[in-house]
This record gives sequence, structure tokens and C-alpha cells, in this order.
Amino acid sequence: MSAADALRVENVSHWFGVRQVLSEVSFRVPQGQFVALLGPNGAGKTTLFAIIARLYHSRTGAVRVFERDMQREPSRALADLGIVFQARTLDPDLTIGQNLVYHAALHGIVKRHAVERSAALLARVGLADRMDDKVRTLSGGQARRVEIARALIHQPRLLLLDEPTVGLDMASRSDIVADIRALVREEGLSVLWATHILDEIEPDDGVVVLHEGQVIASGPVRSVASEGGLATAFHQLTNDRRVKENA
Ligand SMILES: Nc1ncnc2c1ncn2[C@@H]1O[C@H](COP(=O)(O)OP(=O)(O)OP(=O)(O)O)[C@@H](O)[C@H]1O
Repeated sequence: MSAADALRVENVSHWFGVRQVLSEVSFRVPQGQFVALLGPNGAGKTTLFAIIARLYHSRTGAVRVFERDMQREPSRALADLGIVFQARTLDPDLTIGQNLVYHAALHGIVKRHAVERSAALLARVGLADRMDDKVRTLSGGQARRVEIARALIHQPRLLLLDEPTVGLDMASRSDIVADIRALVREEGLSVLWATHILDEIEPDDGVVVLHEGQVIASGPVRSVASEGGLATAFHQLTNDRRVKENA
């Protein structure tokens, strides 16, 4: 018997007013895998994340986190889910420790455990000595790493990251990708990583290609990519779709 999927999205559609921005989106993130949600700007990645996180209500379809239905058992589904949103959400005037402990309290974690866990997670992302510094003293890449630590404070088994490397320099980008890949490899974390940057995807990953609100390909990178590689496949898939729509 195969292990439960970490995430299953089934036939999710979404409209802003009369405008449809997601159309019957279905895909899965197998347990312990890094899956890239690949799509150009405006494809619908952030909207999809908001639906998975229950910030937006989807009129159709279902979202399941480790078999827990997000509509029927939201608390249990959300307990297994950590999210790093695209927009910066740390309080710059609080210390890093205060940001983490506050977030832990929202998950019902008592202060002593929250402090211990914050210290362990900060060490994990290479910021062990910054607990008492104000967030505003951090670089963009360091702040992102604190957001990753914060998203993991309640020990979720599934982590969603919405274009986490946007605006960072090359070194910070590759550090963050490496940190997340280490968590997948060493701790069995399941990851959905939204991006439009092909370089962030590796041959052993899964990929879901989202284009204009529709999943146009999904599965292991090796099977989605043509002989010319993922870049060629991505451009071909998105162009084929445009040609068909204009025919
Ligand atoms: N609150 C909103 N009201 C109306 N339209 C919206 C809203 N949020 C997003 N959209 C539209 O929905 C579509 C999908 O946007 P979304 O932000 O989900 O895409 P994305 O793939 O995350 O893009 P990006 O990489 O630029 O963040 C876009 O056409 C966008 O203009």
C-alpha cells in the first residue's frame, strides 16, 4: 500500500467576480517529495495557495492534507500545514525570537517549548545567534529563513512556499533551496514550492505546470520534460496551449 499523499487538490476552480482564474485544478504532492508548482506570473499560484491555506473559499473541488479534508476537518488539516507566503509577514520591530514565539502561541505551543523549538529551527537555518536581534536588522535572505523557521514551528509535515526566493541574490536563493531540500531529504518533509524559475527544479522533483489557471502537465520532472529538458517542455506546453486557444 502506498503512503498517503501529503497534499491532494481535486477539481478546484476559483473566480474573482465573473473572472475565472483557476479551472478544475487537480494534482498531488506525494509524501516526502519536493514538488515544484511551475507557472508564469498570473498563472494562479498565489490564489491556489490561498485556497489550500483556507484563506479563500473554493466553491468547487476539495483539498486534502494527509487525507484530512480542509472543509470538513480544517483544524487537523491545518495542523499538518506550514506556509511561507510571498509577501513579507514578520513584524520588523519585534525580535526574531518574539516573532517565532508569538506564532507558536497561535498554534497553542507553550512558551518553554516554543523557545526551545525556535532555537533549534534557527540553528537549522543558520541563524542560531540572531534570536534576540530585531527583524529589521536582517537581510532579505535571512528574513526569509526566519519565515521558514516560523512556518515549521508547529512541526507540520507539509510545507508550502510561494516564490520564496523572489528578490533575493543568487547566493541567498541557492542557500534557501538547499535548506529546504535538506529538510526533505533528512526529515521527510513534503514540499510544494511555487516558482517561475526553472533553475530551482531538479530532475528527481515532481512538477505541476500551471498555465492561465489550468494544470497542463504534472508528474515526475523526468516524465514531464521532453528530451530538450524542462525549459523546452515548459515553453512548448504553454505555447501549444496558446495556439489551441487562438485556433
Ligand atoms: N484579489 C483579486 N481580485 C481580482 N483578481 C485577482 C486577485 N488576486 C489575483 N487576481 C488575478 O488572478 C490571476 C492569478 O493571480 P495569482 O496572483 O494567483 O497568480 P500567480 O501565479 O501567483 O502570479 P505571480 O507570480 O505574479 O504572483 C491574475 O490574473 C490576477 O490578476
